[in-house]
Amino acid sequence: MPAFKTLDDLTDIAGKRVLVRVDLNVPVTDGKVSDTTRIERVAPTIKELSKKGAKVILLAHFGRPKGEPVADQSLSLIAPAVEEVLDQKVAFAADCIGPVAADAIAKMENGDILLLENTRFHKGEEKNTPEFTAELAKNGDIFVNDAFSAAHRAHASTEGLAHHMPAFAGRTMQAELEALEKGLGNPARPVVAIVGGAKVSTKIDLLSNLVKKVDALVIGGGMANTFLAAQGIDVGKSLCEHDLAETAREILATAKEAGCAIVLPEDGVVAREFKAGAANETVDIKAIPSDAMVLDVGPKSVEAINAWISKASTLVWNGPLGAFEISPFDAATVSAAKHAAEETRAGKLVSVAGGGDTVSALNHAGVADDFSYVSTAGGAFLEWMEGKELPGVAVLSVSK
Ligand SMILES: Nc1ncnc2c1ncn2[C@@H]1O[C@H](COP(=O)(O)OP(=O)(O)O)[C@@H](O)[C@H]1O
Ligand SMILES: O=C(OP(=O)(O)O)[C@H](O)COP(=O)(O)O
Repeated sequence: MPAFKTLDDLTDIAGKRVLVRVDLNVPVTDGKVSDTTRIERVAPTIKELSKKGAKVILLAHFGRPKGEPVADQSLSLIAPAVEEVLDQKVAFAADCIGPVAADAIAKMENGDILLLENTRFHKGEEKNTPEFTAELAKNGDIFVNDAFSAAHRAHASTEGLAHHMPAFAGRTMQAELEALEKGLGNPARPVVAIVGGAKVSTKIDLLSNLVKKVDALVIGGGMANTFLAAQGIDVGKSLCEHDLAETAREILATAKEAGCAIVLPEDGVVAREFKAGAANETVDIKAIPSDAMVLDVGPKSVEAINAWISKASTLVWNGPLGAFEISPFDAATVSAAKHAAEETRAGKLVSVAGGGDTVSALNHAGVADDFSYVSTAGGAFLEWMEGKELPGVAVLSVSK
């Protein structure tokens, strides 16, 4: 594990402005936070700093607003949930830089907590520009990164800031790295990975390394459609990134060379509307109607996936198998989650799952506590699993 300073090294911080990068990219349904796990995980760091008398200034992103303000991606929507979890007042500033942020910070007393608006409302965040990073840096004396789940991004608030001021790992950052090393540092074989979800373009590339590390890769959710289409299957109106077909074919070839089994859905549950209770039918994966979309993998596929879970000694899982937020398209995810939990309880499996929506799906299935470890991270956890250096972690060990 890289050597970095932690909160244990932070003494005499009363009155200091501490910029704390947290991950508040939480699932929201009908305008309300539907899973508070990520907030709960960063609460200890925030509370510890506040108790020590620091002025705690929270930096976070929410969604992917592409460098422009977007009303439904404002962190003001998440602030009440943060306040509720912390059971402490959390002020909000409608910008993360400039006079709005500076004025709110000037009003802070020691121990106060302030949440700044979505860092991704500025183009400089994802580009990690020196100008934007310098603007953020004006607001703090010390940087604490507690967003392990965003540590695979080399953004201004996850990486750039650590070059400007003394930087420290928060309690969750530290705990995640320790837990992953303990659970997956030397995994018992066979290792089976399940990758699903909707973030196809940002996760597909890492699969080419992952297939060299695991014995089987189960592909579900929106990710599966891209692989099916790459093999010439008509996926109708399903979530699919057709321009990634060549990448998908290369991954399949790499997996074959590495001896990694690829498990794709044999059947799917299709609907014509993305809503709870939508009329649906189960079809063979080669017979998806052209006006329908696959919203879950079908029962035959679930049987095959559960058989792989039974064979596995170690399971790593990111991304739900279907649109689990809307019933009945949660069936495959719930079934596989319950099966993995049973195998774990029986002492036959080490199960590690992660990702904002994956954690929410495990909570929905009622089995999050039965998994060996549940990470807040999805993409970051998979990149860690690939053996990649995460920029948000690496920079902590070189910080002054
Ligand atoms: N077949 C599908 N079609 C559309 N969306 C899907 C499908 N399968 C899964 N999803 C969606 O994927 C989202 C989660 O994906 P992702 O963000 O990659 O996971 P995580 O946050 O756990 O890393 C969920 O909102 C779920 O509805
Ligand atoms: O939700 C996140 O990642 P995840 O979906 O892989 O768990 C993180 O907040 C990173 O978000 P991003 O993938 O938009 O950079």
